[in-house]
Amino acid sequence: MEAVTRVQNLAESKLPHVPAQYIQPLHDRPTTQNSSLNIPVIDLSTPGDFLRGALCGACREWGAFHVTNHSVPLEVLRRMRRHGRSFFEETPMPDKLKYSCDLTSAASEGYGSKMLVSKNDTVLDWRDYFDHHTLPLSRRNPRNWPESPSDYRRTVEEYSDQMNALAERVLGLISESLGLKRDYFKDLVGEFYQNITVSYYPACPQPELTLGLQSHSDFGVITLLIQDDVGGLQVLKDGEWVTVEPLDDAIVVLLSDQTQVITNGEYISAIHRAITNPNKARLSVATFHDPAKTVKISPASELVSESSPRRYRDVVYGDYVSSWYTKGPEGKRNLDALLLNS
Ligand SMILES: O=C(O)CCC(=O)C(=O)O
Ligand SMILES: [Fe+2]
Repeated sequence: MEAVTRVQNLAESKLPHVPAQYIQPLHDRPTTQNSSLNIPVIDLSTPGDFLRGALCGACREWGAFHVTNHSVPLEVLRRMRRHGRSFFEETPMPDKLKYSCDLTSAASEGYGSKMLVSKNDTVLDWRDYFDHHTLPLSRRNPRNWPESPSDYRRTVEEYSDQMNALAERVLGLISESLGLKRDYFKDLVGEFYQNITVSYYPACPQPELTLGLQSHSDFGVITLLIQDDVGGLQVLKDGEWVTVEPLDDAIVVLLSDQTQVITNGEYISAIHRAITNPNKARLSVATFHDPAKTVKISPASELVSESSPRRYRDVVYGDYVSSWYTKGPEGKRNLDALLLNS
């Protein structure tokens, strides 16, 4: 089997320079943010019409926003972050390697370091991760997850259920903000396929040359993300990379590509990436909510009219994912391939 280099091992070996495979081409390297822009903060306890109005603006302009007063117990968020960090920082490497993911299959569960993109010339991300398959319950096998600390597995299960409920709630509000019935997404997408990825970005000796995670938009419906106080997530807004400041106890919502298709482009998926930090390791936990591979995704007919013609053709979700893995995630190339009249 091909040996995988763990970024954490590289970082711990205290190299003064990052290996060549991690050096981004000039145009992808991080730059300093020029403006004081921030993604919107949406208080979910805001009364109905105001809340839907705020969501509408955030989803049209950004595809990314924080939610506060989200009803997820803060203790669960903190425990998930703490246990995620403990896998990377407190588990001896030989034990971590027992959970290595299968390099030959896309998005396999477990401990990984390289997102599976078939192009061999891809620059590597300065990141290790642990991917958990959590929903539907038929995919959930806690024995594939770390066994320590003793409540690690229970925490992931609890976190999974909380995120699933929040994803459904936010999508219900998003539907209503477009004048669609509350269950529009639920009826179209059905039961979510949910994955939880804990990303660990070790401190990097050359943050100006590297990325923790290359630019992409997520391919599913909606991603919910929490991070620690280091910061490093950036969202692309009108050509500028905007850093998502860590906001205590808030949850970041990132709209994903299928939501852009379903809303006929009224709402956008967020192009995002992660930068690295010279002094500190950073942790994030991203929870992806996707359709089953067989589900056909199409723009809501309620949002198509003479003045707002249909923009995207139908796509079977599994075909979309295959194209993402073959062509690579960069920019909106996979969504653009679905555009009608292009
Ligand atoms: O670490 C982050 O903030 C971003 C993670 C992410 O975008 C992903 O896993 O898809
Ligand atoms: Fe992402």
